[in-house]
Amino acid sequence: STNMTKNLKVLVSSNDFAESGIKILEEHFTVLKSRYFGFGDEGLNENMAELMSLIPGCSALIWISHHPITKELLDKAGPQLKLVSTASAGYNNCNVPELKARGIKLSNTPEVLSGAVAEVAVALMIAAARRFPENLDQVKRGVWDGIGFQNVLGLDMRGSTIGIVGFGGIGQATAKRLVGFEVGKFLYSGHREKPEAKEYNAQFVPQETLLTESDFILLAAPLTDETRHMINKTTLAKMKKNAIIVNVGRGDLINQDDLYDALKNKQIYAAGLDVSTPEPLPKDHKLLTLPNLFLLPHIGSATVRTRNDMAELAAKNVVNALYGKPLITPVLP
Ligand SMILES: O=C(O)C(=O)CO
Repeated sequence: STNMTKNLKVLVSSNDFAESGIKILEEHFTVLKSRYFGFGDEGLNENMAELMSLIPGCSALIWISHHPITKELLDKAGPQLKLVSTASAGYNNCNVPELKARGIKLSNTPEVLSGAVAEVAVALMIAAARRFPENLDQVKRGVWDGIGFQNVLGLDMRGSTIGIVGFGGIGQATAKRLVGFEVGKFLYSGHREKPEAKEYNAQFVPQETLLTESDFILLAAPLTDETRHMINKTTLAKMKKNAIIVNVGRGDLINQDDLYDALKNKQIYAAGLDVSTPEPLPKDHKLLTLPNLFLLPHIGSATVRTRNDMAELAAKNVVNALYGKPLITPVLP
């Protein structure tokens, strides 16, 4: 009952978590909020120290950061910690083997963010293909070369081959939105064929085929030891000269030095990225000097509705775990 659970402490790793999520937690538990401890590295040491001072004795942790769940942090929390609930689809930073060894549950927030991330995936494809960085620069400088009949021409999505690496929630949501763009065909790669692919006539192909034949390559796969740096010198060399790479997953899916070289030498056409390593990218980073690179600051799921949905789902996973019910979206049940 509520009276009995009120003495259970839940730590939220950010003081700007959506109020709708906090409300669900506060109905049942004592909620502690750490200072903003977000996706980037800013203020990391200071904020980590505060988090470490709040975590002892907590029963659940809502983890919004992309920073790793360390053994040190779990030790500091203590043996009563039952659940790490991420407010993200990705959980590459969560040290799954360590949580598993300690019998701590893990949940994430997939699906609720697929639509929002897919919108950004489509935006990045258009921005890269239609040369938004160069065109925007001309608007700002008052030059407008784009008015010329042959100036700053881009590439069509219409009729193109779109290769989706990782045909999960985000990959499928993107295909669904792209149908109206009259694309030529969809290819996808991953561990197994997906029944949902039939809806889009998407063909399951080996990754090598996808990289060789696609005009747009969308990275929508989780970061794992297998996918880390899957875009590198060798795989870039297989791509078409007009290939456009879009990444809405994690920065480390791409070897950024190799991507820089390929974009600089026009070995491929352009890239549209929502993620990088590190985040934020230093403002004097060489990638930012490229006219054919469009970079957003990891805003895939950053809409009012989606962040509320993520917060509520993360909170409901905590409620279920601490009442001994099954997690709604388990990674480690
Ligand atoms: O959901 C995720 O994995 C993110 O990157 C944050 O939106």
